[in-house]
Amino acid sequence: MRKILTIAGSDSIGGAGIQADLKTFCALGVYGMSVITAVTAQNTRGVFDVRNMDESIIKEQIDCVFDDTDVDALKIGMVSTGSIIEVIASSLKKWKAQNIVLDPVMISKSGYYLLKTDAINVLKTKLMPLADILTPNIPEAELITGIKINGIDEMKKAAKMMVDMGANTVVVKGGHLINDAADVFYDGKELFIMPEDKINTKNTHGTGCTYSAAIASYLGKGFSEKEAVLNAKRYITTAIKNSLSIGKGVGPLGHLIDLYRRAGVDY
Ligand SMILES: Nc1ncnc2c1ncn2[C@@H]1O[C@H](COP(=O)(O)OP(=O)(O)O)[C@@H](O)[C@H]1O
Ligand SMILES: Cc1ncc(COP(=O)(O)OP(=O)(O)O)c(N)n1
Repeated sequence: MRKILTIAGSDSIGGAGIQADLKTFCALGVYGMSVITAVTAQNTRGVFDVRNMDESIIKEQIDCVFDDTDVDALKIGMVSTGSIIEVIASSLKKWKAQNIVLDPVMISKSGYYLLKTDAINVLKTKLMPLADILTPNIPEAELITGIKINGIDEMKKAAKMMVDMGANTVVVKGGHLINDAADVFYDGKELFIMPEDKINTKNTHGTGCTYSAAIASYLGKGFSEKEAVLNAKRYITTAIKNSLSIGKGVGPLGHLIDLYRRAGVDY
């Protein structure tokens, strides 16, 4: 069985962060492992408080996982501060980690800053070059590149700018577009759009986390970057179509193993 690691924050309501990642790993038939960077007090209505983990326990968690087993792929989500980013980057270099997906989590849907603004530069210089695939949403791509993104043309431009800045492959996610949910893939050579209609639901808590966890799962199974992203796009679309009206706000996605089997998602 392929082993996939998530390095991310905990979401108490279970829709985003570590919990979304482990549910995705389970649905896609891989073995999930976790390094917790922060604990959030969060529900479908918002993020109410955050406690970051000490850098030392983050380092120890990473060391424990890599010292004990192979990691076929990993994803990085909420990393909170520059010093946490530094410790993750040096640990991943030490263990020669491969198949790294970086979801540059910055602001939750509810507007809470999950990454300190002064850490954006550290993320760009220390983590972006280590990642095989970077998956910013539109606001994150704007903060990384400094350009305003209103549609597909600017998503393409931002993807190219991020590769010029040192990223390897970039997927700019279009979940924040008004009437569209297309994403842009660029690996420095091939650029293509993954078209998708916007699903009419309010329950989209954890879409970015789930997508990056699915990409990491497929990379770990040995798919090429392009195939991993295309398969993960099918997974996220199915999960949003089957999202759940749990809670009083933005509900979580549906991670149902049988459902993915029926939908023909490739294991
Ligand atoms: N309402 C929706 N309908 C269809 N796809 C969506 C919808 N919302 C988000 N997505 C897709 O979910 C994935 C995550 O994107 P996004 O929501 O932009 O990420 P984030 O959670 O980081 O803001 C992308 O593939 C995006 O196109
Ligand atoms: C602990 C934690 N990590 C990441 C996020 C952001 O997740 P995302 O998938 O972007 O989902 P929304 O916040 O947009 O619902 C989070 N909320 N919590």
